[in-house]
Amino acid sequence: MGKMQGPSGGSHSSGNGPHRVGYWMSEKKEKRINFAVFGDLCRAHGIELVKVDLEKPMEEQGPFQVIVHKLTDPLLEASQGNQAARAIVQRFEDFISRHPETTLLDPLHSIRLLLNRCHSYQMIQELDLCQTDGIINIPPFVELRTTNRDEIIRRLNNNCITFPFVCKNVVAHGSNSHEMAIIFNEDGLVDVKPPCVAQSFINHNAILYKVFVVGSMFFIVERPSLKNFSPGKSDRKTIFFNSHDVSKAESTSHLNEQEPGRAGRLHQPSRQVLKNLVERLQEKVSMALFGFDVIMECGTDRYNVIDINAFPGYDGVPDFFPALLRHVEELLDGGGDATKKAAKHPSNAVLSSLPQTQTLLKHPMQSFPSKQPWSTLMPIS
Ligand SMILES: Nc1ncnc2c1ncn2[C@@H]1O[C@H](COP(=O)(O)OP(=O)(O)OP(=O)(O)O)[C@@H](O)[C@H]1O
Ligand SMILES: O=P(O)(O)O[C@H]1[C@H](OP(=O)(O)O)[C@@H](OP(=O)(O)O)[C@@H](O)[C@@H](O)[C@@H]1OP(=O)(O)O
Ligand SMILES: [Mg+2]
Ligand SMILES: [Mg+2]
Repeated sequence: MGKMQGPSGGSHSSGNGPHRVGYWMSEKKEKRINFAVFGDLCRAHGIELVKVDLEKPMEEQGPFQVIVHKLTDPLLEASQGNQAARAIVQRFEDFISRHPETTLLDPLHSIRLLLNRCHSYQMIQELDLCQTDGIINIPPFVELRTTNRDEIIRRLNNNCITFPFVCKNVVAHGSNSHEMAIIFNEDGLVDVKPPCVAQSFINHNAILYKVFVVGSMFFIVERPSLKNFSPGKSDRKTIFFNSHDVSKAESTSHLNEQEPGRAGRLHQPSRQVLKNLVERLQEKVSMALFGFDVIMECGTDRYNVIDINAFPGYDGVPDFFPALLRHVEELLDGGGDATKKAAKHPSNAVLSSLPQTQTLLKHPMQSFPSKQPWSTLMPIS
């Protein structure tokens, strides 16, 4: 594995010049996670980080040993028939097939597995985690492709979906995918906007655990979440919400406020159980950069997985960039096999062993954990 060195050391310079790592993500994301800091860190380690221009031939821009990307939007648009997006995706695919020495973080076929919420839930269900871990669960869900009330009721009943349920766009990524509704009774079925997924609402005392994976490392970050609702049908009106208003670190929506006497932590998730889940998921999706959301169900010992995201925000992970660099260096040193290795042997790497450089301490993410009482960072050890 490549040795981690301080900002002045470059462990990856070679006779042929520095290693080149390409990247692409939207400008919005690039700014939000302050990716320029990662560029500085790479440079300090003898790695040149270059933004890929999606409009230009890839050959002109290479060579790349690794490409880090979030191409969820072009992949989605391409799947919906957008010709420009198709051309972009095709360019990437052609480049990778002509350059098998380039590792794509992550492979496009893996990302495609996570674009549709139903497919993601099915995939996790197929891991048959119930047998191995007993307590990992996907709340009952069903895809709805109709506005016909009788047909909706039939599908809900056949799939054991109970009121209240959350209605989510079937598309899992992109700005339109985060608008949701909580439906409490049959009258609320007019608010079903197909194609969507209906998923039984699970009471969890308004606490969500985000598990963020970076190669062979993972982190658990506590976040606010939706408050409890009385189980079963009620005469409440449908509640519409945007997921980014309720489960970001800084969320303070009225939907996060538990009734007095009901607030408080349930049993905390076990690191070992989540580690097993990370291993199983990584084996299945062959990805290095992904995250998933877990809620602990009131009154049971069940862990409910409600969401899985490609290249999430990693907000609350103070050492994300050193961890990403470490993974990239493993790929550079291991001939592109490190993601597979990570999938087989997720280590219990403790991030505090990574160097804390001056540059990293300036990263805005560093200030996050101290701002919010619930954002305890729990590196798995
Ligand atoms: N089945 C459920 N039971 C209870 N609460 C839920 C359920 N599903 C989702 N939620 C709540 O709704 C929020 C948004 O759901 P979800 O994570 O599926 O959306 P998302 O838009 O994909 O989120 P992200 O921003 O993490 O990608 C969750 O953070 C949680 O608070
Ligand atoms: O920044 P991006 O555009 O990638 O937004 C992602 C967002 O990160 P943010 O923290 O930057 O908002 C993620 O939040 P966390 O799970 O990490 O909380 C999650 O919502 C992804 O589903 C989003 O990806 P999208 O669905 O939009 O593709
Ligand atoms: Mg989520
Ligand atoms: Mg999501």
